[in-house]
Amino acid sequence: MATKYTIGVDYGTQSGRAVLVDLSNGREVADHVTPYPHHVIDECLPDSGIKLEHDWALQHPDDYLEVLRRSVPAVIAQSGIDAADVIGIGIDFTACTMLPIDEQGEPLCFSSEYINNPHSWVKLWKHHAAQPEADKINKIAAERGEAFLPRYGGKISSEWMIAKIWQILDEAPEIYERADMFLEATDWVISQMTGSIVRNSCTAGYKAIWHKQEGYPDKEYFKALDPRLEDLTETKLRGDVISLGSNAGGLTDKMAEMMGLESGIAVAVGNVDAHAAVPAVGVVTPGKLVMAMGTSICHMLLGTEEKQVEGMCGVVEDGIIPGLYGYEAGQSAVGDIFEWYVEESLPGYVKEEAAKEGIGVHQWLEKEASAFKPGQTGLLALDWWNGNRSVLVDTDLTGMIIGMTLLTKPQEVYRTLLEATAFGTRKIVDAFHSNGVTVDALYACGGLPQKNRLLMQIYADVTNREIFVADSKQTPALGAAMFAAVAAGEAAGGYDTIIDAAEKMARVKEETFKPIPENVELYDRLYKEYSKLHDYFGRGENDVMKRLKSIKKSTE
Ligand SMILES: Nc1ncnc2c1ncn2[C@@H]1O[C@H](COP(=O)(O)OP(=O)(O)O)[C@@H](O)[C@H]1O
Ligand SMILES: O=C(CO)[C@@H](O)[C@@H](O)COP(=O)(O)O
Repeated sequence: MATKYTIGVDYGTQSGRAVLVDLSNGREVADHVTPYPHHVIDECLPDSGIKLEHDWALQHPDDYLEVLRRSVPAVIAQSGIDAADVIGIGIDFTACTMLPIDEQGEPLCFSSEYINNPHSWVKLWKHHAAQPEADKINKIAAERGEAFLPRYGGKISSEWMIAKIWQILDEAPEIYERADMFLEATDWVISQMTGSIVRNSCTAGYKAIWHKQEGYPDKEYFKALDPRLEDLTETKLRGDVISLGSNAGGLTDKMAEMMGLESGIAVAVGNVDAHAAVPAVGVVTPGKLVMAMGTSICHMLLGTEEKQVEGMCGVVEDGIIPGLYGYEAGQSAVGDIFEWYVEESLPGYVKEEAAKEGIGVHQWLEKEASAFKPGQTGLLALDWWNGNRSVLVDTDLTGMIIGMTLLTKPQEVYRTLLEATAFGTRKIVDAFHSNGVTVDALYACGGLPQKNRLLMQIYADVTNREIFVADSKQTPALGAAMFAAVAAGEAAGGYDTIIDAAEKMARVKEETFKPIPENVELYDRLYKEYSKLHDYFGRGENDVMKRLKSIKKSTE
């Protein structure tokens, strides 16, 4: 049989990227990025200029189709392959990124009647204006002793589906009423490709409080939130929830023509970016923690049982790999902390030194910071520059560095910040491991592992675990392409399971980062100190960070 291919499309925050993948070995044959024409809409609506409030973040649904219009034909052209050899397409998306649609599946923001109402647009994952609703969701769930709460580490986020829907109901009841359904954008794009709507088990589970056995929370809970929400799950959240890797339907003639593909090819059910990356680094069994490392870190882990772990974002059966429980946790700032330091706090002489040596500032700092042994800087930091999204789940916490002297150098501060984020990851590793969800090895993908070797060695030393690094430029997109191969099935030239696909298509680099025993020992001592500070400032013994915030607020 001629070589077969699938296409994975990774929908990020700023752009979408299509990758054409060879199914025999997972080789990424061609890729193409389409920046979203309307960008992230966080100040005012396009055309009308209607102003958005603080903490809003919207997107334009047509930007997602634009990615298909431009990037899919581009990868076919670039690769020179015959489009007839593409047997499937899959996508992964940011989440919860959601929108209201009408009975025809059209986004409400496409209609002239609603275009000027910001609530008719796509709410992006980082739309944070539904916090008052999220607070009530959590308070009422805790009061009622709702069984779902521990599955989400004790807190439902304002980024997720129910908070966003409730904000629409609170602030734009006419949009709530008019919406036939609320849908994850990943499911909407799939519905555009197939002509029918199905929901995927990943976003339903992690973002919409759906459980494979128990379904959504019961009507009484929704009624307690707001009587108008009582029937939400059987009306506007209705629809089958389908396991990852399922075929959501064949590609319609219209979409096939638009993208230059054959009609009828398999379209995999929607997926989430970090989750799709897991099989793409070959992880299809428990014990291996996958870290998508960039501006922040998403931690993904598989287990055979549903366990409760402090601060996790969620545990969902079939949420990552069908047949297993998928666990997700995260750190809300990692690369962003290093960027803050470089952009906002670095003396000019470092930039000059780096320029003289013809290297980037990060590279200079990494080189200089590598000269220190663990503990040699005398510094320690708490990595809460963007709050804490791991075991403490508290956005009001802030960062700190202790141990500064008149001799402290920028490279020492930089190293301390790298270490602080590694300690943050160790908290997550320990929380899982001590609750019976074993972590034996780490797998890293995303931009950071390619950029900073010192960072990766520190993570190996601090967690005392070997780290395998993805050998793929576009790990989530490769994962989406692998799920497309499963949706197509072996008979069509794909694979019958994601495990088979991972065996043939997933890759990690040969070189790994192994813990260095003497560093492990030193970091154990530093981690004890980190943990003391973590609990002292994070668990209520000293709420100075919150008091400072409130004093600051009182001065505004
Ligand atoms: N050499 C480096 N060492 C550490 N961090 C870096 C380095 N270069 C860039 N960064 C940080 O990496 C982050 C970008 O990571 P990347 O994975 O490319 O992006 P994203 O999370 O948006 O996908 C930024 O926060 C940036 O500050
Ligand atoms: O929340 C999730 C996954 O659960 C992500 O989609 C969201 O944080 C966006 O991540 P990226 O900015 O695309 O790395």
